[in-house]
Amino acid sequence: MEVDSDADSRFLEGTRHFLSWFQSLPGATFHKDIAIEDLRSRNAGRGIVAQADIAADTVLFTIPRNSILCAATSPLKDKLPEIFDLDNDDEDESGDESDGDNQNSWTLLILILIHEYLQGSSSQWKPYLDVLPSTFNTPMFWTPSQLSFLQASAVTSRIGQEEADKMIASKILPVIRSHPQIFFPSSATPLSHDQLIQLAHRMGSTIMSYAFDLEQDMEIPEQLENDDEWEEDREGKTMLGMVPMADILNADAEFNAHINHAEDALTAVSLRPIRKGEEILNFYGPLSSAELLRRYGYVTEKHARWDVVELSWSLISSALQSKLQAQPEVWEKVCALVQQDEEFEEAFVLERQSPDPSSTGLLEEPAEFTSLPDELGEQFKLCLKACKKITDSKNDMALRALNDKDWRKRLYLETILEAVTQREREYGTTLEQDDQLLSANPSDQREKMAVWVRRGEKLVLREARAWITTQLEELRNRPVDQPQDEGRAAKRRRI
Ligand SMILES: C[S@@+](CC[C@H](N)C(=O)[O-])C[C@H]1O[C@@H](n2cnc3c(N)ncnc32)[C@H](O)[C@@H]1O
Repeated sequence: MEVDSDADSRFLEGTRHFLSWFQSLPGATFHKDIAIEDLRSRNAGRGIVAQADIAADTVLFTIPRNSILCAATSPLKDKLPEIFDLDNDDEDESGDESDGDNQNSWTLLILILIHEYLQGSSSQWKPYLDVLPSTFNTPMFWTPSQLSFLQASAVTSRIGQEEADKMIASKILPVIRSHPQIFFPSSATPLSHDQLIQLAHRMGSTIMSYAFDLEQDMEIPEQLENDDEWEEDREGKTMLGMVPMADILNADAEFNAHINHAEDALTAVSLRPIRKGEEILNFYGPLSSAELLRRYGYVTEKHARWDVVELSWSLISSALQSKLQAQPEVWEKVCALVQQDEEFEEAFVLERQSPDPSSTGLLEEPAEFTSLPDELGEQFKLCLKACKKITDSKNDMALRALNDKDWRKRLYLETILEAVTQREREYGTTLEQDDQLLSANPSDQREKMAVWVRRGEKLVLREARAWITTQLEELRNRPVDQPQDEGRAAKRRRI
């Protein structure tokens, strides 16, 4: 590999400059036994590494709240107060669900970052902005041939390129174009249309992998996270913010530090003793490999315990149709009836039961495939009822399955097993072929990550298959009881 010593010295210079800027902030602290290191050789950018053994509960660094770049601190607030009047709708990272004229916290932070970046050396956050990334490994930036390595992974439908383009065209460009004097200082050359779009994408992706979620009054911020528990914790309006130094921490499913949120400052605190040479790691939440890749552009072995695979209802429905030997025209009507149900689901997520890390950031319990989603069982039963209704009770198998719990369970498991087999076929390679590919260590990092994601999904399918097979065996080996008559109950529950 060619060594670009200029790029290396710029990288080091950026780190040095950022650290001395950070340490000069009133109220900031940075523990003497930690250092920002160059981890590019393991594709991890910058990270923070312990330089000596560190005890549990040590404050590693302190970030004063007024150094956070967000709606409360941005100078744009005085220049363009009207854009700070946010839409109340919840928005996702594409800013998509908020179709009003107003900004949402996501698009506002993109504007704040673009504005700050364009101020160049007159920005008080310049040394921080200089260490933020300009390129990303998230699938949003992959070529079609790189994306094809993801095969049948459902993540390909969640990349959100089109939504991001739409959001930039409707919420970002019009504001910048209407206020060139605010965004472009007199010394700067205005950017072309394409450059501006690129810059907006860059800032959007930066927010996705670096921003923290802060409460509007800046009292109880939570790290930007999709994890349900953390979502519940967040009450009231939230505000996104860029938190210098906290976002230099890399993360994994086992971690040794946590960001605490106090009134005047955020602190990074060690969760357990950290050895000299160990990287200080944060936690981004119980994310699957696919989600980690989509949002952060990397994967790790330990996150694979949260891998999931989507099983579409259409695969399950086709498998059931063939088991019930239902004619296509009958099945079309059955499907139409099932889809009328207000809780109808197009797809179901197969996942392991995977306990969260402990309070010291360790994974102490294994992840195991232990069940199919309850809602899938309910929709399956609904489908049998629809079949009974459409065929006027003439489909013997559907009838029997509705009346006999064991029979229904067997039909259910066999149907799902068939759907799982079909789902495995949707990927172009097998689990074993993916393992071989990975052991050859592909030189393209993106290909390697894509293979890891699809392999993880195939492993979940493999484990689901094994679990279903065991369940079927148990059912076969059970002593024969009287079949449970559910006919009366079924009659009462109409679809
Ligand atoms: C909040 S930043 C962490 C600091 C980042 N390494 C840097 O150089 O600025 C998040 C990004 O760091 C990288 N990252 C975080 N944890 C990582 C890990 N365990 N392995 C590899 N890359 C990681 C990913 O690129 C991710 O999008």
